[in-house]
Amino acid sequence: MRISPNPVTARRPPPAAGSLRAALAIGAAPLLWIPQAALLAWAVQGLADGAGLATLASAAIAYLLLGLARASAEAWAARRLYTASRERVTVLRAAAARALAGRSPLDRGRLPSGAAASVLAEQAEAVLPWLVRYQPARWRAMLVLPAIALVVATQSWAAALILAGAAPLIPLFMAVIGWRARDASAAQLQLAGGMNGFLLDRLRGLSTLRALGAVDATATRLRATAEAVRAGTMRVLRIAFLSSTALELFSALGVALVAVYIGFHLLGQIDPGSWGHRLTLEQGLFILLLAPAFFEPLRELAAVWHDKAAGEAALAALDALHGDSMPLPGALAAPVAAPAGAVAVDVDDLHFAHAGEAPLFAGAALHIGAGEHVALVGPSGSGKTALLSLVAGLVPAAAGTVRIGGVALDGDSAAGLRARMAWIGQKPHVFAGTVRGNVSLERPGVTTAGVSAAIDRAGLGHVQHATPDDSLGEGGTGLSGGELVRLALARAAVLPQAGLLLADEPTAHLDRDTAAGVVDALLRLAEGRTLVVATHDLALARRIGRVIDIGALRGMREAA
Ligand SMILES: Nc1ncnc2c1ncn2[C@@H]1O[C@H](COP(=O)(O)OP(=O)(O)OP(=O)(O)O)[C@@H](O)[C@H]1O
Repeated sequence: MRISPNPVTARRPPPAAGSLRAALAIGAAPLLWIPQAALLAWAVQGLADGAGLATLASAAIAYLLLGLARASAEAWAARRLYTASRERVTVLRAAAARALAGRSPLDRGRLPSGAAASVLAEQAEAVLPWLVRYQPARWRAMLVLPAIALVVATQSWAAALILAGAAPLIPLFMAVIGWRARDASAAQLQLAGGMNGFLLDRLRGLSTLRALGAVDATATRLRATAEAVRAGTMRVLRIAFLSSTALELFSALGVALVAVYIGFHLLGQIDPGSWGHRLTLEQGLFILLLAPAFFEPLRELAAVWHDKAAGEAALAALDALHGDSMPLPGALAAPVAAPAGAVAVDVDDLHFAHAGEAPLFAGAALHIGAGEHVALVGPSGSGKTALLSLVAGLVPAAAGTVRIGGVALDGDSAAGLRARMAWIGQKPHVFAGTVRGNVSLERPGVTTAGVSAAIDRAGLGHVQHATPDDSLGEGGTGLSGGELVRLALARAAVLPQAGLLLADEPTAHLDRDTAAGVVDALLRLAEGRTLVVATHDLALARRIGRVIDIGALRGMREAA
């Protein structure tokens, strides 16, 4: 039976309605400038007509109140939008992190961890200015532009025509620049992510690079990558500056043309354009005050244009973390309390192939009784790790059934069944931190006493510098190969409910004595549990008891 993929690829969650309202409010607030401009023009006309101070004072109070209303609306909406946008970035990050965690560890298509970390931690931040600055600026352009054009048109169709003539040039130019900005931003983010991935990878392998005299070559390549990132950043900035300059030019021209028209019209040099009557000083001033406000939203839009490009590129990078090429079955299921006790393993008519490769299993069948100890042997590349991974539900099978303790492994049951297993890999990842932290991995239900007992049981307690509170370097610096495997054993030993132990070449690369010690610890740990060990170590296989040649499993496929 095919294990159904998890819904880990649930893409971008929709934005909260609150953030849309807040962006709209910020976008609409400048509309209050229309009555403010009308008041100013009216007051100036009043001054020219010799109106009293009381009239001017009432206009000033109304002007101030409107200004206050606009400032408060903008401040309230900006705070709401920021909070909502922060939450949205967190939600996007969490969704991408979940998607990343939902991919099988055997998925070769996964982004390198450095690049993924860069997308999640650094690049995702670029979504914030896109939401907080670009979205309101877009609404502002959409609401304020037509409103001002309409109000100006009621006074003078000629002035409105000048504004309407100048305005389309701006979006047109911006669109052309925008395409380039988006490409440049995407390329820049990719370069930055690549550099982070490269750096993390090389830092991890620094001792190998040093041992093989490749540090200088790596440093040269890192310098070249950093230079490419610098050039990419400059390209994005150049485009951002170019877009602002273009916009300033067009808006200054638009305002100047309106001013020239109004000036000559008031002087009586130009007649048409005002619906058959001459504009008054108040009307002319009103139009003049509105003209810069007409271009203001476009200038703002230009200023945040690169936020749009960077935000969209960041969203695309976050989307790229979602991928369903090889999902981890049950990745999203909540942790469950698993019953203790050895479990049986039944594999029936199992079909599996890595993407784009020849089938490894085509009809494999296997029964391992509860509490039985089994060694899987076979040449390198014959699929031992793949079989262990299929039994652990780390990779979905193309067809067939895997039953753990009589329960079929599928997307719904995988997480619960995995809670009854422990995986002992040949290269356990060691996090920088204490031995205790590395054993407990902060798993629920793991107690301090349990960790100490597990360390003793795995024989790690006898190792100097490996007592619970000793610190380990990242990647296991400070531990020998045998001690690393013992750490993996301790991680398994701390789980009393793990009734099935899956060990992948636990004695690989160990000398005979160390290997014998590790096998002793493994068999001690496996008492009362089911044990499946993939190994090339014949001494280990002999001590296990039942030996299964993986070729025989694959042979079934050939017979089928
Ligand atoms: N993540 C992966 N994506 C694609 N192919 C893979 C992946 N992991 C392993 N393979 C391929 O699948 C085949 C089986 O690999 P597997 O690691 O299961 O063999 P193995 O018997 O455990 O080998 P070894 O004894 O050397 O550990 C190999 O040809 C290998 O190249």
